[in-house]
Amino acid sequence: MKITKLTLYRVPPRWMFLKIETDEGITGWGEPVIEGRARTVEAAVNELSGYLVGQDPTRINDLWQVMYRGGFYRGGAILMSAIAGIDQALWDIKGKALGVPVYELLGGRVRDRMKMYSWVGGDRPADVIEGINTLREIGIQTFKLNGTEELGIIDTASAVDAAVDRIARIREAFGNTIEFGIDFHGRVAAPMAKVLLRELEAHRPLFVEEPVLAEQAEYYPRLAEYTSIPLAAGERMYSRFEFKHVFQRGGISIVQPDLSHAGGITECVKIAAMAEAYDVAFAPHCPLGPVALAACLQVDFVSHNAVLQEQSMGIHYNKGAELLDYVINREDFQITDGYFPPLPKPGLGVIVDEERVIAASQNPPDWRNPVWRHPDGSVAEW
Ligand SMILES: O=C(O)C(=O)C[C@@H](O)[C@H](O)CO
Ligand SMILES: [Mg+2]
Repeated sequence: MKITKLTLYRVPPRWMFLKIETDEGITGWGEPVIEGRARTVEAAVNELSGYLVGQDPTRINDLWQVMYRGGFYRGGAILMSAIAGIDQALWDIKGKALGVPVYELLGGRVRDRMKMYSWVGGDRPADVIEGINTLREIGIQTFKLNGTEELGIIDTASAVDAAVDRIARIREAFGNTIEFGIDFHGRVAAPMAKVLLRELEAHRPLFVEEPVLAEQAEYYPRLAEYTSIPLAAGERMYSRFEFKHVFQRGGISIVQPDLSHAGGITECVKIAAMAEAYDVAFAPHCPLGPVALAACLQVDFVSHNAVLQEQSMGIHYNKGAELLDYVINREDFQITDGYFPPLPKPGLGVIVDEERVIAASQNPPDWRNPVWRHPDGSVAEW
């Protein structure tokens, strides 16, 4: 079999789908994208296609090494997201060619269902109680919300109280009948992370995500010494070679690589295995589309330490399209009591509605996150 063509589709809300065609009529789909830099990843995929057209798509490991090592410069959000989406599509092709889901190619399932969680609140977390009540009605029991709005390197007691009171209200309203992670979203600098973690301890969040920015990873072990709250990170780390420093230094209890940013299935299976060796849980980041989610689930079902799967249904970013709008086999993504079933179809397990993708790609938005500013006018972490 030979790769014949790569086609990219940027679509609402902020996703990009890649279709890889072969000379045997089997096509694979991937989701190479960095939110807010879709056109840059599009260019990277087009540059990498030179290594791929004419090659055997089933030699996934070799093609991955060529894409990663062949260009001398390597790593980073853009290149690793381009490789990720291509890698997803190659696994989709291989599974379809052999008539099995990708998890069968990876040794078969270690679980019967995969626990998921939903976002509540938005960029400025409000109405979280109402959001939780609505989602509980469809059996979802685990949630995530942003911990704060903009926060200064040193900020006020009232800013801390606003963040902590929001969490206190959740526990008051629901007791221990639900669980929730708090995403600091990189908005919190190390000095304030200590303050917030100490104040939040009493409300027992399931985890605190990105307690500081990934470029401040040396703080993870120090913060972990300071709190019993499990710390999570990973959406802004892009390969084993970044995660290894986190495993060696310690401090992170849950790693959250993104299957569309960290080199795809081939790389994230390895990251999950490294994490298991350090007794670290695996919870893939996935605020994106259905192909990214399907890739996550394929890795979740073969990873002993997979604990939670993010998905974007109802997420505050999904304006203009919802998670399953471009999917034909929506019934396979049915959530029951807060769990996903294993995807039964060959390959990634998602049947893309190509007509709808092509139509939506005619006039795609150029989604970018807002640039926030502090009261003094300086740039704030979004
Ligand atoms: O889902 C998460 O955990 C996030 O932090 C959302 C963020 O990753 C946005 O997708 C960036 O555009
Ligand atoms: Mg996050």
